[in-house]
Amino acid sequence: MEYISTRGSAPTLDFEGATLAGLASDGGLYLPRKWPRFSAAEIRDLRGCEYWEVAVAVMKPFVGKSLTEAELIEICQQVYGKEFSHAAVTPLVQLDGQHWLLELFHGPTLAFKDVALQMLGRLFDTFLKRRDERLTIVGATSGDTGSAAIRGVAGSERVEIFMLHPQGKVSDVQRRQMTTVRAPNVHNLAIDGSFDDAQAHVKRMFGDADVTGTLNLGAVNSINWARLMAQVVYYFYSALQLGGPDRKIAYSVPTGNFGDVFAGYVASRMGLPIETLVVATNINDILRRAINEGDYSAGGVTPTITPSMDIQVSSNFERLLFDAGGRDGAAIAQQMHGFEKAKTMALTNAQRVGMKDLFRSFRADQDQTARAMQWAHAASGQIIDPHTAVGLSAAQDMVADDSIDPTVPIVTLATAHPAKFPDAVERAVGVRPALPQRVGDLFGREEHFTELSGDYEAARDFVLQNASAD
Ligand SMILES: Cc1ncc(COP(=O)(O)O)c(C=O)c1O
Ligand SMILES: N[C@@H](CCOP(=O)(O)O)C(=O)O
Repeated sequence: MEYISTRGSAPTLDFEGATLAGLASDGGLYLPRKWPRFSAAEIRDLRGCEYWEVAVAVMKPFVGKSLTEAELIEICQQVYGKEFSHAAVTPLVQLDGQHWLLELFHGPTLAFKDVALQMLGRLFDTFLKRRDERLTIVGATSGDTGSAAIRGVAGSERVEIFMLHPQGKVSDVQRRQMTTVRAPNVHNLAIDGSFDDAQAHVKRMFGDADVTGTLNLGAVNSINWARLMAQVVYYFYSALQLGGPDRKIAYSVPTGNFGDVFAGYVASRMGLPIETLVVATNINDILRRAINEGDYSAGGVTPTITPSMDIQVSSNFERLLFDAGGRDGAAIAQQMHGFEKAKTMALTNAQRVGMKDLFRSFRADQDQTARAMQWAHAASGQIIDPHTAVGLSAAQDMVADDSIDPTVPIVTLATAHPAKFPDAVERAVGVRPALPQRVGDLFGREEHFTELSGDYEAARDFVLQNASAD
């Protein structure tokens, strides 16, 4: 399997190369040259398989020759057999006749990020050992990627991680899940800025010769293709349980950096019958405007009760623009450079046409988010986190809009455990969710992090001064 950049001028890499590179050298994002296709019969053959078996089948064509089948099986068995507290790994829960939740938070750090990041840590170790190399990871988090990535690489002898989070803009549980990890290869940086600032710093480091000249940089954000590959699996696994591929399923996906919903798009390109992908946003709704009106213009970020989705510049949207718009790398490079300068861009007609049939988008403000939490609690006793509630609210909007056949199941991705956001949940439903025991004594442990200004140079210099040389 070959990987190409959305901006057309970076070297073509294999899976191992793309996983270690993170961001492409032309500033673009790697994705497969061609989507692997599964026939309905091949998908049907996965019925009754365990999660790790579906993972092996779905990932195999993407991994190509970078791992032997035995290596891939071993990694999938270790991750999906041992790291998740639920036997089904990502269980489905029914809310009513049409609505379902896909619980993605049974991993060690209680959010959907674990599904891919516990695997990514093992991929890094396998590839780095083979090459006898080390990797310095720089990452940005609005709360969940950080802890999952740190958990995935803490203690690794070949990986060092610098994780930037926006100071004061993640929940206490999210922050503590990162800052209470004591490991010599883990550095937490709280920057005075937004997640978008942190993500921009990270991308800039990949193009900064002072950094790349000394360090072998790697990425754990969903700019890294391997992240998305692992997330494609749960679309297949859940669809199989609901009658797929002989029945179409709709998914509502709480969206920030567009990684999770792009994984659904990939599943559809691979042959999984998906009726609709609902891009559910909070009031920071650049993606809703882009999908519904063709207007991708970033404004300031307004803090919400869904902090992990307080994002205005969504990395993976570039992958969709590239693929849905006809895969013209030079044109994407020009379009994205224009956006980087002006913070606004119009989608081309081809891009809009390419995404029109599969995508719908709705947004939820704080009241709608709270109402969705209340509805889930009243309808089926489920306590859901606010991000999941944004997805559920959007799913309900689609039903109210009469734009979905009532026999099509709508699966809302439950992206985080409610205990990560206890204040918002308690305000909405009057119940304070308890942290699962597997998280341990989070509030009894000492925190360690470094506060930095919002300037790029402050983050870059910290990384350069504190990284053990590769
Ligand atoms: C809990 C939660 N829900 C939803 C999202 C949005 O996912 P994505 O960035 O893949 O769109 C995130 C973070 O990005 C998150 O942490
Ligand atoms: N919500 C995310 C933001 C980063 O997204 P990623 O999927 O690109 O890593 C977070 O929790 O950090």
